[in-house]
Amino acid sequence: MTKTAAEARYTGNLREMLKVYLVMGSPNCGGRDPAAVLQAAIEGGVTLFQFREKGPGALQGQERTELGNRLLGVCRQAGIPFIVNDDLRLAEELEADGIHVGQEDLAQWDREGLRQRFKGRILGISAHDPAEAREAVRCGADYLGAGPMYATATKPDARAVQGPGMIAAMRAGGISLPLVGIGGITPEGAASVLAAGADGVAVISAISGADDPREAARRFSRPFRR
Ligand SMILES: Cc1ncc(COP(=O)(O)OP(=O)(O)O)c(N)n1
Ligand SMILES: Cc1ncsc1CCOP(=O)(O)O
Ligand SMILES: [Mg+2]
Repeated sequence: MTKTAAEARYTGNLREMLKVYLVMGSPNCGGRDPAAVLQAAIEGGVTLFQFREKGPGALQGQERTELGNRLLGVCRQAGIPFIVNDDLRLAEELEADGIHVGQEDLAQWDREGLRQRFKGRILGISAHDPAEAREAVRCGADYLGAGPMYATATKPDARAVQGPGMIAAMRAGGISLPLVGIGGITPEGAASVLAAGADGVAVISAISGADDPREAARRFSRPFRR
């Protein structure tokens, strides 16, 4: 069967792609060029990228689209998938490889329609407990973002800390979908998240806010190189 352009780009194994998942936008890069931060992080071992242009000072309109386009170019050059957070229209405009939406975002859309709209692209959905994870599976999610694993200063409206035990509870409850932990994850904290059953870790500040994003990403990718 002939694949669409998006499907052809993603014949790779999603569990492999989720290992070191960098999530960020310009507000997370400490005034540095996000493209340079992303490039360094990819060199360190980042396997998937989500453009999340959110928080104080986030770019809007054309500037936001232009930055997304530049970061998409970095990902294409490196051969890693590019996901857009929240903004369905931007994801379509940039021909992104996928979209990540949260529970609050999901409430705004017809779920069936959302899966159809991103047919052939990666659909990630956030889940905070096994019931939300089951609902995300029903919505046709390709992967889950489970969190917050630990305390985070990056997302002021994050739900209460769930801890790696939540991932173990999801796995024990029969959730076998590819899954990453997110929220306050450091290289030290990543081990418990992976041991609980995650395929990878999604990280904002510990990579994009690091003095050396390449070295930070390298530390996250170490458990996968053994
Ligand atoms: C991989 C991943 N997991 C969870 C989230 C959080 O999504 P959401 O709950 O919609 O919160 P915002 O990121 O939109 O503030 C994520 N972005 N990525
Ligand atoms: C987007 C998101 N969703 C749950 S916690 C969080 C923030 C993660 O950022 P950090 O890795 O800096 O704690
Ligand atoms: Mg969201």
